[in-house]
Amino acid sequence: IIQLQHGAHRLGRRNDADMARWRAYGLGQFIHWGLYSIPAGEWNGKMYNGAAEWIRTWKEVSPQAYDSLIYRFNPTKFNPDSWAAVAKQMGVKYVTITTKHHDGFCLWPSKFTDFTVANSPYKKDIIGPLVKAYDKQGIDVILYFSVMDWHNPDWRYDIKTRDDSIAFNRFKQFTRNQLLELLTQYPSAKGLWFDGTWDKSWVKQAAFADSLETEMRKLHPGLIIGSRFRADEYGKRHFDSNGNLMGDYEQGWERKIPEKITDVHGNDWDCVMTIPENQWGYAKTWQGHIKTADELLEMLAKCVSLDGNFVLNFGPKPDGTLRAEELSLAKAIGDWMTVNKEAIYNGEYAGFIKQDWGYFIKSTASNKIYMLVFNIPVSGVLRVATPSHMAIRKAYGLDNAASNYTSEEIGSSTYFIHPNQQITPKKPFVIVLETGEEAKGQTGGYEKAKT
Ligand SMILES: C[C@@H]1N[C@@H](c2nc3ccccc3[nH]2)[C@H](O)[C@@H]1O
Repeated sequence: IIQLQHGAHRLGRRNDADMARWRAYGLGQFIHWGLYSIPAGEWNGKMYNGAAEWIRTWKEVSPQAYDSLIYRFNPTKFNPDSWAAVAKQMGVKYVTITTKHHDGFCLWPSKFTDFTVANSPYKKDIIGPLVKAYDKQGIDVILYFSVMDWHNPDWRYDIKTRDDSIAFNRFKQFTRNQLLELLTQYPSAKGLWFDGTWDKSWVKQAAFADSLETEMRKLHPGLIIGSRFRADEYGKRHFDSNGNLMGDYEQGWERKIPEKITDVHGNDWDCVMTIPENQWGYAKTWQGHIKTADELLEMLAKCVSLDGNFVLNFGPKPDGTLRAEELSLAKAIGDWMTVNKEAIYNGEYAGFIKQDWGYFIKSTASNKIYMLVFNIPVSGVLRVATPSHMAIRKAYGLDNAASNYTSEEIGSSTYFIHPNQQITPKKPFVIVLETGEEAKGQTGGYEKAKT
């Protein structure tokens, strides 16, 4: 064990009501919106082949020309209630919204910089109306904040000279001022989603970041902060030098999903996912594979089955409208969630052996076990191995209780689930298992071989 001043301050999961609410979300929406949405991956008629929100770093783009985009930010069709309505229909329980991305442009009228919406043709605060609109729909809000700020002259990638240190100390105060400002202006926000914290300059600020995290938690009791915010005094990030998670949940699953339960080490976590391979801000043309609703539903099921939340990204257009592909995916996901949401909300790892046909999710609300089926075996029967001494009492379809199933015990704690009707689904579907204690002595007489 290494003595740490600035490592994890809590071992294991948070067990308070605020975190239990976050743990129960299941499905979230990410929103990346800002100046980068205007070029949308194109500059002087050439397509940037990186992520659109990174275009300022492209050698073809002068930073000053990029920063002048502030004079073109005027989303005349922005209607936060319409975004929140799309999210509601989709079935998301929370939204993570960019307040300031790496480019430093603030979607709220911050007092600590001129590089904000207040000095754009739009003039008005974006974050306030968004928070209000989502709150009205009963969707919780998490504020995304990038520590790295390419616009601020005091930003440094590393601290090499005394001048760097003087400048970066100004930058640290600026960062603290903006974070306290966000928590004060938008007190209904449930948490902060930090990004842009990997450079040496910030990694060297273990003590400052630790005390700032403590200050924010004091200002906003229950605030939820992930593992990406700060490093420990040895520069370890996400997991401290003793391997303990820093922050309240693991934030390492960006555009990737854990494979098995041992990959998540008993921690809470979220997976943030793009619809194309790697575009967060609006990009005019999406290159490569665009994920289908069925793919996204399977990612959602997999995340919840492994104790995580699945957060799908939307990149609104510069005029404030959502692109057609995102609207249609939101609708398809929402239609599925309308029928199957009880298998996703309050979902947790069921402790059953993973089967090829799909995912098990246990509900903390109903104690029911849900089978989320994505692949029908050729045999047409679905194998279930329960934790020992757990018997299956009943199995029925969530889409309609009329669709029922017969469970056949085929071995100790092993069953075949037989559909009593022809199943030729066009969409992933859910079977509910009602389980109970195996009757005492009912071992089914399954004798282990002697080998
Ligand atoms: C949630 C995502 N995190 C940002 C990001 N910055 C990166 C720098 C290097 C490698 C991956 C990155 N993802 C992306 O721009 C998006 O905001």
